[in-house]
Amino acid sequence: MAMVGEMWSQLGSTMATLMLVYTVFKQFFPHHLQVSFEKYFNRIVRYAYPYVEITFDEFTGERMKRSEAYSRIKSYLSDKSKASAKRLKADVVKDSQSAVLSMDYNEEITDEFQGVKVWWSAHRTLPTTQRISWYPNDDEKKYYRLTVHKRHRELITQSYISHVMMEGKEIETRNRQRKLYSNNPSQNWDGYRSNKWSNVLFEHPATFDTLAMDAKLKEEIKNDLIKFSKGKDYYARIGKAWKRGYLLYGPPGTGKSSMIAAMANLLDYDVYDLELTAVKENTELRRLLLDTSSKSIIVIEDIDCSIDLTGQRGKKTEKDGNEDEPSDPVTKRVKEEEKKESKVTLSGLLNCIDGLWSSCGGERIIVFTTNYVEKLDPALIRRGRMDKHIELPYCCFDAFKVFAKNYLEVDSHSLFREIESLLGETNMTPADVAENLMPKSDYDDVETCLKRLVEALKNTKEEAKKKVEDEARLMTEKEEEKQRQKPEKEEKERSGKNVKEVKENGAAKVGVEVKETGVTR
Ligand SMILES: Nc1ncnc2c1ncn2[C@@H]1O[C@H](COP(=O)(O)OP(=O)(O)OP(=O)(O)O)[C@@H](O)[C@H]1O
Ligand SMILES: [Mg+2]
Repeated sequence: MAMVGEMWSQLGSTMATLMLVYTVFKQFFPHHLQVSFEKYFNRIVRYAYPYVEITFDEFTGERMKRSEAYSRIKSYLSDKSKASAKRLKADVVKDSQSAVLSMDYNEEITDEFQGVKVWWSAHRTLPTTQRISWYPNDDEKKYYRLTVHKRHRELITQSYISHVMMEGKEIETRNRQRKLYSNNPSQNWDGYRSNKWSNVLFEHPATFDTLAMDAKLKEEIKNDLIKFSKGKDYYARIGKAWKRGYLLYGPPGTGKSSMIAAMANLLDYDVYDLELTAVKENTELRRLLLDTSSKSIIVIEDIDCSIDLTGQRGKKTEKDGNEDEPSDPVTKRVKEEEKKESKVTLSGLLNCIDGLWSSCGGERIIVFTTNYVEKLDPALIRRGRMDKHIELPYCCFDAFKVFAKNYLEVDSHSLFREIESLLGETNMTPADVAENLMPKSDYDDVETCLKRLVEALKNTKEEAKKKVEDEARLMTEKEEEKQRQKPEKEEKERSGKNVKEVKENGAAKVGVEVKETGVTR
């Protein structure tokens, strides 16, 4: 290894002599003397060893948060190692066109800064025992080690490390591939469940240009997002964590998920799709959120189905009790974990999105979506948590025009007027409008598609009208039935009353008679 060789040649005979002394001592002196000698020997070696070692772990803070320094060093070294490292790891990037290389574990490379030589090495320690674990602190540990001569300590700590961080950040931005992360429970190759985020490349094509909605509202949302992304100093000045919450609500198929994709594409952010029903407890939720990167959108879809207002989950995760018992212990343990009742609470969620924990790492957008905004606890969506409430309604004429432009490449047509008036009279989701406008074959021209939409709108209008009429008829029938039953009911009540009166009178009479009889006696 190049580094070890160079270091030993620089250390010269000092270390060799020390080692020789140590070996001789071990051979000729009794054990109790060896112990105290070893202590002093280590001190001497440390004194004689002219290098400083700095370690950069992958996780910081009790392994709760991924270290930004680690990933920047990784990017920095990926550039350096291309030229000198013998063993490299390759991550394939977009469209399988090119690969980002990084140095492999236990590989070493040298770097030079202002004429000073430094050595970098990549390490990984694997857990010694195999245990089922939900938490990253039981997993493998990765770190980089920087070695430099003592006399350059100041230059390295004061200038070189910041130089590495800056260059690393630049390379990171250059090679950045946006990802879509998901926390769905998964089983890896050895049957152990992992609670970490799994990811795929984020390649959703939706943008604000393809989003069909009210033009003014669209502009307002875009400005809001851009202002947020540039607001680092502003947020620091007003003393608020650099994060923003959006609540998207509206009927199914109105573009909530599409808007999230458009937001991510506009700001160039990663997306973390958080499946709350797969999170076991508040601490796990906190770990997941801490393990998100900055410049990201954290999404909880259908929040009304994920958590109920008492703080317990809406969806049951329990399995049927009569399932076949697995024989192997690993699968059995995994099944047992799955059956455990979830303990994610509303307050746990609020704490994560808004409490002190939320300030760990900035530039994050949190998005909740729901079809039933009225079902949500006001505490969950109050301003400060969900700063912007956006309703995505049924398709309006503005939204239709976006579809017509994108799907059919037309800005105007003689049928537009009719469509505008029909959209004003009936409710159709953007998803349905889009489906009707989409050409179904090569023979479908603009006219055909627009006519199909007109037809569909007329049918929807007709159906809605029929539904209203049916409901009105049902109401009338119910009312009539009530009216019909009224005299009978009254009659029944009257006769019931009479019987009661007769009984009471009869009882009273008997009482009187008894009394009278008593008196007479
Ligand atoms: N406003 C919109 N602009 C552009 N496309 C839309 C819009 N709304 C719906 N669509 C189209 O309809 C499909 C469904 O939309 P999307 O998944 O965004 O709806 P959603 O509101 O998230 O629905 P759900 O409440 O069921 O999750 C998308 O594939 C998209 O092509
Ligand atoms: Mg959706």
